[in-house]
Formats: sequence, C-alpha cells, structure tokens
Amino acid sequence: MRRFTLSTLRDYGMGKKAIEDKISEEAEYLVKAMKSYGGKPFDNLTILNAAVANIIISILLGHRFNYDDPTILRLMGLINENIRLMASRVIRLYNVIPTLLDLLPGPHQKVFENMRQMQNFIRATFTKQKKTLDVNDQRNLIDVFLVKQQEGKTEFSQYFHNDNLIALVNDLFIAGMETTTTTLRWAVLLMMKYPEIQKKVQNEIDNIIGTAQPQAEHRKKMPYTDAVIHEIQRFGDIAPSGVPHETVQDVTFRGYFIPKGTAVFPLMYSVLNDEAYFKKPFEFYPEHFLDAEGNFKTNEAFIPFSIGKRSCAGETLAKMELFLFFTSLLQNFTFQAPPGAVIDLEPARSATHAPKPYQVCAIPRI
Ligand code: HEM
Repeated sequence: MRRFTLSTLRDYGMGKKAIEDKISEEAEYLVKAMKSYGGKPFDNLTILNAAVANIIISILLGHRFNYDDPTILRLMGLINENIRLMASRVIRLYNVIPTLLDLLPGPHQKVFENMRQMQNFIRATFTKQKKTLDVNDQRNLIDVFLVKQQEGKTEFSQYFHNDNLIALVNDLFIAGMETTTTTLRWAVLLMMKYPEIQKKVQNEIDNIIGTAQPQAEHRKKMPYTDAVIHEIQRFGDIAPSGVPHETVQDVTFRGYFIPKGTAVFPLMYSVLNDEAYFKKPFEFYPEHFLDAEGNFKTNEAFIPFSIGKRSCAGETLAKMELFLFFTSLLQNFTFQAPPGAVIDLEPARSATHAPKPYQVCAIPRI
C-alpha cells in the first residue's frame, strides 16, 4: 500500500508543477477569505483547515470545496473532534485495556461513531465513482485504486479491496490535513508573537517575490524564510511522540532488548529539542537554520517527518504547501494579536501538539 500511495501521489502531482499550481490557486482563495475579515479578529482554524484539506482532496477526489461547503465542514468537524478526543484520559485508558471499556459509553464511542461517518462518506464516494470509471481517464487516487481492483490480478486482490480503499483514503485525508494545518496555525501564532521576525520574512518576500505569485523555486533564494519555516516545524513539534510502531521481530538496540510485538514510540520531541544540535531548543530561534553569513543551514536533527522506511509519505507535498501558503499569507498580510490579547504559546490538549484556539487580525499589506 505504501508503494501504491507514493507512486499515485507522485502521478497526481506531488513534487511537481501540477500540484504547485493547485496550491497557488488555493492560496489565492485563502487570501481572499482572510481579506473578507477586513483586519478584524477571527479564528483561522476553519479556513486554514479547508485550504489545506482541498489539496489532498484534489488528489483523492479530484475537486475542491468552497470553505463554507457543508460536506467539507462536516468532514473536518469529524476529524478535529477525534483529534481532540484522542487526548482524553478515557481514550488513553481505552488504548491500554479496550475490552474493559468496549461496552461502556464515553468519548471512545464518539470516536468510533465519527470514524464510521467518515468511512460512510468514503464508501458512498467510491461507489458513485465506480459507475463512471474509465480506465483511460483515471481522475484521482480512488480511480487508480478501483482500476487495480478491477484488473483482478491475484497478487492485487490481497490488497486492493474495499476495506483498504476506505482505510487509505481516510488515513491520507487525516494525515494530509491535520498536520499541515496545525503547522500553519503555529506559523501565524509565532509571527504574531515575534513581529520582528515576521518583518524580516516580509522584507525577503518583497525583495525576491515582490507582488508575483510565490513559486517553489523562490525558496532557494530565500534562506531566512526557509529557516523560519524549519524553525516553525521544529518549535511546533506537532507529533512529539511520533506514530507508534511495533517490532516485527526481537531486536537488540543499543544494549536494550525489545521483544517482538512491542509498541515503540519514537520520541521526536527529544530529537527536535536536543541541545547538542540546537543552541536554544526551547526558544523560537530561526538562526538554528542559518550560518554566520545568513545562508540556510540544514541540521540532521531536524526530523519532524520522522526517518526510515515508514517516514512521512507526504513530506514533499507538505513542504511545498508550507512554503507556498506561508509566503502567500505574509506577502498579503501582517498578522497581529487583537488589542489587549495575550499570545499564548502553551499547546492545547490534543492528540497532536497544536496551539490553543486563538484570534488573529490579518492586516492587509497590498
Ligand atoms: C507538516 C506536515 C506533516 C508532518 C509534520 C508529518 C509528519 C508525519 C510523521 C511524523 C509520520 C510518522 C512517520 C513514522 O511513523 O515514522 C507521518 C506519516 C505519514 N504521513 Fe505525514 N506529515 C505531514 C504531512 C503529510 C501530508 C500532507 C500527507 C499526505 C499525503 C502525509 C501522509 C502521511 C502518511 C501516508 C504517513 C504514513 C506513512 C507510513 O506509515 O508508511 N503527511 N507523517
């Protein structure tokens, strides 16, 4: 499934001009939506969420939704509620002893109910798509999967069945939406908190991009902006305990014996805040990624997408989204806290390391 996912994401534009154009077009919708607030305070969660969701939706379903479309609002609502509920004590307990809580009411039942609704939406979508499926005109990832399924090769039947299609679309939807949205929410909050850093990014945008549409190729001429985006990801640390894995055989690692079947949590938090690699790990300090001459400097401890064979499948897409959305936003707006508001960098209680809900004023620049 991972190989299929990576190659289909690439076929539908990941890392290429096709998806770059999609993101640029979406950034224009996002800027327009932010302008509609006329500099007044608003919570950016829904529109950032919808803009980011539309990119993965374009690959999965082949279209976009308006930000007030009831379908996208419902799907985002289901996912966001689950991400919030997953951090609750009852769910943590459920993960340890599911049989005890299986029959009892509680937030875990709501999580399952939300998942069922998401799955029903995906099932209804591909059932409808099947009716107009054309092998010679595969419109999106679901079509590619359905074509493989209909080829009926024995080696495919083990993987290309409906349950896997539902799981794959569901996972890509969640992984493709929540992570990038949360990073962009940190980005806006951190720019509000550090106006002098925001100004430096805007100066670089003005010098290199001007009023043109930001493009991926601008990034290599923009070391400061690149460093700020890296630092947002490092400081934001949106998946501090990574994604759980399981050992498929007995392993001895640095003298520790880990038996087959053990759940392993790769603590990204410890790497992204390692003092041996980052001079001021608990501060927002873009210089972590700049050398003395102001050139962009990589850092091997920068691993927000994790590493290894199961590292993030959407890394290239996410990096392009972060650069194009971030530069489009700072090209068009200066972000400020509403008068009298305190900017709180303490995270919310959530399954990802996300900011608490906040209000922002997007003051138009051009
Ligand atoms: C800022 C944005 C993102 C961050 C920080 C991020 C981070 C991660 C992390 C830490 C993992 C776990 C890797 C591991 O277990 O070793 C992961 C897995 C994954 N991500 Fe992302 N991700 C981002 C965006 C995306 C996007 C846009 C997509 C959509 C295509 C995506 C798709 C996936 C998938 C499919 C996996 C599972 C890979 C596997 O198990 O083989 N991610 N991501």
